[in-house]
Amino acid sequence: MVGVNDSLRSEYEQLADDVRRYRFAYYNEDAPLVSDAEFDRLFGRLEEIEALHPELVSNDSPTQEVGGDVSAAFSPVEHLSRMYSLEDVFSTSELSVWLERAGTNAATQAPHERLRWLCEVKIDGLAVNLLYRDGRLVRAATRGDGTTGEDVTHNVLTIKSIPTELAGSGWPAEVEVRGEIFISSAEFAAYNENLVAQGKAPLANPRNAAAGSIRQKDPAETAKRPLSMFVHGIGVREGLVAASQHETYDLLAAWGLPVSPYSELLDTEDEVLDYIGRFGASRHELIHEIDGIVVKADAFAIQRSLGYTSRVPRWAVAYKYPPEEVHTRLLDIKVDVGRTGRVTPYAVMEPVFVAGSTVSRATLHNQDVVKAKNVKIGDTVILRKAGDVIPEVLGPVLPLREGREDELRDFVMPTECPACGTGLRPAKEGDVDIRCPNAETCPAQLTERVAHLAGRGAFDIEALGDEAAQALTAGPGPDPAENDGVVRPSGAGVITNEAQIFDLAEGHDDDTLRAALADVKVWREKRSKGEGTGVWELAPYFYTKGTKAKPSAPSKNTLNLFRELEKAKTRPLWRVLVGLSIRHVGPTASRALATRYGSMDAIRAAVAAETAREDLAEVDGVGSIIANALVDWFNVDWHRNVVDSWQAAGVKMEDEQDESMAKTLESLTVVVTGTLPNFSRDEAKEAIIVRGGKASGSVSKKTSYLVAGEAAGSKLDKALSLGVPVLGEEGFRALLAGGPDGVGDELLITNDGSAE
Ligand SMILES: NC(=O)c1ccc[n+]([C@@H]2O[C@H](COP(=O)([O-])OP(=O)(O)OC[C@H]3O[C@@H](n4cnc5c(N)ncnc54)[C@H](O)[C@@H]3O)[C@@H](O)[C@H]2O)c1
Repeated sequence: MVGVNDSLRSEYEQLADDVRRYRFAYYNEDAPLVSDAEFDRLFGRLEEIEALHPELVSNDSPTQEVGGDVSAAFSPVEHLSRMYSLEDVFSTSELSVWLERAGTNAATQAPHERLRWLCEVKIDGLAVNLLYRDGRLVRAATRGDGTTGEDVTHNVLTIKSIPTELAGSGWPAEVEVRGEIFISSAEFAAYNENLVAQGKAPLANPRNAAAGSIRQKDPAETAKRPLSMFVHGIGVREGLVAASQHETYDLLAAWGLPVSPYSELLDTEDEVLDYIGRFGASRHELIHEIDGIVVKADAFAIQRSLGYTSRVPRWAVAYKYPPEEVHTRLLDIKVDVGRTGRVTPYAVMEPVFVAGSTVSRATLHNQDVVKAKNVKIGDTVILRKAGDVIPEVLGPVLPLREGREDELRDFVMPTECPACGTGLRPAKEGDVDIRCPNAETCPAQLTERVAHLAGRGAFDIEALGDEAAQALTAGPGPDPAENDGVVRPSGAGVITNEAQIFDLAEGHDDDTLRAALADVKVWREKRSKGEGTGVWELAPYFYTKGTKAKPSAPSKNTLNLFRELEKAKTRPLWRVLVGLSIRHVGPTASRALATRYGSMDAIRAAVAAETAREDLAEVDGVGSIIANALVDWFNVDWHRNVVDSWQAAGVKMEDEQDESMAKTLESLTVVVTGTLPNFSRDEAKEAIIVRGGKASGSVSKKTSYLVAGEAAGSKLDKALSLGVPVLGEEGFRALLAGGPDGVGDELLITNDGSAE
């Protein structure tokens, strides 16, 4: 064997020290210094070195111990039987190797037993051991080092879901039950919301919150925390009328103990992999957070024959999902100016990979949230991507501030707009949000409004995306932090107000504005030869580069833009209204206004009337907030000028009354989900509304039909379980044309996903 050289030995010793230190912070202080993923990486490296050099392994190596000590704050308690950790695997291929090895060993050591896998979710909580004597809960202890734990009986007694007396009969005179204490996702969200409302920093994650709650010195404190428990094991098995793990769970449930609803008994590796896939996809819909799944050989006979190492059972394994919570450095806090002038602080972070993508920025909402989260520029922060795809900074890793205080800076909200220099202020006294009041000429707001009017919910101009909007206006370029440090200059300012936007359209007589684009050169993301070399090429967005420095002809993008602007002039009235960026006036209110008034002239007349605020508030789907917003908006000169200019440029501002459109969907509520081949989501909604139906976003018993396209998810499951009729595109067309009578049974989609 190759001997251990000095540098490997010192790497090994350093690693072992780090792992011990991180374990102490995690188990004893409930305040991790590194993310779980980083911890797992270090631990993996330690195991790797030990596998190559077994002579390094000593009894006090972290790989030989169940992590965790006993804090002096609690009395030590000897467990009657040892509590173990679990061996981890981090990929399905590693898992396959593990299953195969365990399967082969089981076949040789317990040849007459049937090998079945009990799959469970791995609850991200705190392991606790409950001791029942004569059916009474007499002691509760943390796992500690596996042999000795901390006595937390008084705290555990405050948890309602843990029975103080066992129900039924047949329990041994003395029995240890193991499980996980956790805070459910719903309770955690509510608890944090409450903390934020009180101006306190929210708790970082449910696992540490649960662990911290159980390790409180005062049980009255623990009682305030919404703790729950699921049990997943039993200490001594003698005298039990169960021969397997799953039978044990039935027994535990019969004794009144809370057992996880997610366990499944499976036979093949494929079924196990399918379980991992299913629970990976729905992990945020479960009662609690999970960090993986646990696969256990079900039969006790097999468990006995496979045995234990000093740290883990050889009959179970934990598959860990990729991390969704990581640590990174907060490099800066900057502010963004939005469409309505709202100034929002956001975190600029060292790019880090989390839950499937690299993240370098996250919104911090407003200055109060920055304060409540207690983050300072320069901090190491915990970043998470939960439930949805939006990254969120949870808070700083406080212990890592020690000795670095001088390098940290508090965030100071600017008093002037970073885009136009206007003094910032709240829209009204007492508002947390502050705004740039210079709506008319602030370039940042103009850029956002142009991008918005071109958006799918408004004029739907595909060629006018964020980048083109920024190029046309003089808005600031995208943040360098997002683009490998490539700094882009701000846009050219060809248009200074959205009133001019349709003067760019193909059919517009005067082409001064179109010609002005010839001078626009914008940095455009385009890698030159050699992908990944980090070389970015300067290319004009609007004009193709000629052989010389002079641009030759409009680029394809530009011609597309002119053409699409021309087409956009004929959109229905509600889209024009959305495009005006009137506060609170989104697609729903716009549709209501268009249906009630039919033309922009009629809306302007209504807004100008003396009783406008009351009249408009009466319109179905409008209400007083929107009525006031409309009247206020039309009172501003430059706003009216936008409408006049669009009208002069040929934007159609009235809807034809199509009397021939039969109201086939009167009194029906239809939900559309997934992707349909020939309808965008908006087109489908519009088709429903113009036929007198209601387009809703969520499925309930009252839903008349669900229209399900490709990749329809939970709404489809819900509709099928509620017995709501489900249609594909063909069925939807039939429904639009002839109402419910037009939908034959053959068009209904059934449980197996096919039309009958
Ligand atoms: N961030 C840090 O600094 C740090 C430090 C130490 C440990 N950790 C984290 O903790 C892990 C190691 O901790 P560990 O030794 O407790 O191992 P573990 O958390 O990977 O697995 C063992 C534990 O899983 C629990 N568990 C949850 N659901 C279970 C189920 N259905 N069946 C059986 N057991 C279940 C049990 O309590 C068991 O003790 C690391 O992988 C890391 O993610 C993090």
